[in-house]
Amino acid sequence: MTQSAGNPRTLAEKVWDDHVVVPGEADASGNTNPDLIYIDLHLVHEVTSPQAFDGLRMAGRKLRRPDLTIATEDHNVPTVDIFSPIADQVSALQVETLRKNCEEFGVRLYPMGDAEQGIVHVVGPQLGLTQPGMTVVCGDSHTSTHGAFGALAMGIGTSEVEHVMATQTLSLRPFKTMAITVDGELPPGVTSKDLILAVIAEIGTGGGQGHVLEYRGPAIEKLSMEARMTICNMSIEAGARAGMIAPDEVTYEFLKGRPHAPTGDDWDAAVEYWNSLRTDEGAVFDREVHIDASALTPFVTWGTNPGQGLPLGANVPDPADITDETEAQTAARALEYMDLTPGMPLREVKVDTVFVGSCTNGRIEDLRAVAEVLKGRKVADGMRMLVVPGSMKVRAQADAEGLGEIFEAAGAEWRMAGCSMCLGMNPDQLSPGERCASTSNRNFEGRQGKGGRTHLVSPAVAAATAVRGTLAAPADLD
Ligand SMILES: CC(C)[C@H](C(=O)O)[C@@H](O)C(=O)O
Ligand code: SF4
Repeated sequence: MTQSAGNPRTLAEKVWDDHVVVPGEADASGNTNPDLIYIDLHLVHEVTSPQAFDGLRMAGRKLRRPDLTIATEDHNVPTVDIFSPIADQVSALQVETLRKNCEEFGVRLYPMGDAEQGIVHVVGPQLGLTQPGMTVVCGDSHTSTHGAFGALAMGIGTSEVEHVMATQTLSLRPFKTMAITVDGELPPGVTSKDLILAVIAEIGTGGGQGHVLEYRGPAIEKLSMEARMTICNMSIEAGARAGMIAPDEVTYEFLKGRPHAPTGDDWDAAVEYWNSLRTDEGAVFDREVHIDASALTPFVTWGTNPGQGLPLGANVPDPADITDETEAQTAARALEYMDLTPGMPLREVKVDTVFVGSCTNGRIEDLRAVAEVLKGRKVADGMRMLVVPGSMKVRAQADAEGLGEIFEAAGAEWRMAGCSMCLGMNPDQLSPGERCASTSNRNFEGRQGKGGRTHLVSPAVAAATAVRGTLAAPADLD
């Protein structure tokens, strides 16, 4: 994808070009070899790091740049009591291994119970570690979240994690670029989660394959950093390598004053550079998609992949109406797993569990949206509602704003920070047959627990659903 400097370039191309250590030469048969790219920030969690550390140990290597590496405990963390040892043996071992490795290799770690601990993709931005123009990697697919700052942020595999640990570089093949221009303005009650679910429904779970997506246009410019992170987070669910948004005043406002943000003259110089990263006039994308924000309504998924979504006002689709045979079969299989009848209004789907949290929607703004709906209301009889902050800092802020009290008064469980019910790696899980409205990013079979059924929704829809007991938006409540 690299174009020579001088030509109009996209945001992704500029960040890439500024990080090439060794360009990939074309070989005899004309194939271009990968570029060697410098990595500015390496985020680490307990699930994908053990073999990488083992590899380093076996090769007798040190960590190349411990100062550019940061670790946190998230996936295996029990969110009820974060201050006691983990009961589950597998989880306890994974977390213990991370602690030993970080100690041995000199990596800063935010362990369970620490004031800065949380989901890796919440912690990086919170500390001001994630900055515009950076290359950011982590052994985790939702690393795309950090692209909201105008960073090129990618999920990598465990062998690549080891490579970055050893060299602070990565061999990367060029990728294609896609512009997703969002015109108009999101109507009241419609959030960035609805927007990204609509984008994935439109382009499909494979639609972004091989591409770095750049979200732009008036509707994107109006979004807060939290909302932008929600969008970039789910780029991976469209199959993309990464998602990005050009840095602007909203970005700088969020970053300024954070612990790792530049200060004084360094800040001014950084802003000048960051401003130069915007996609140039006339830069060409490999693909362009246009979305009209003003036409969107709250969106929910009905199936078992994030692309199987519809407006909340729609009915459960009928596979018989789908012309593409494979798609029709996939839909039929999904409806069977989800135990849904074609033609049924989505608003009538009964839900027994609501999960608010994850690296998609576990930030302060998400919790405020939930509290706004829950204030003065109660969750439906028999409803289990978990509200899980993305980090302990988010929890502290929510408590300072009185949100925790609102959740508990409404009958929700107000938890400690972790990945929680986003995936079944800790005690927060669905039982077989349970149906959950979830603010997370994946609705795969068994994702939230074996036999559990997931509907992906925004925080506002999650809260309204908890109150009404069926999929609902705040406007549906009296
Ligand atoms: C456990 C981890 C490797 C995984 C990922 O890569 O995304 C997880 O975070 C997820 O969301 O499924
Ligand atoms: S919150 Fe969910 S999506 Fe995010 S890192 Fe954790 S498991 Fe993955």
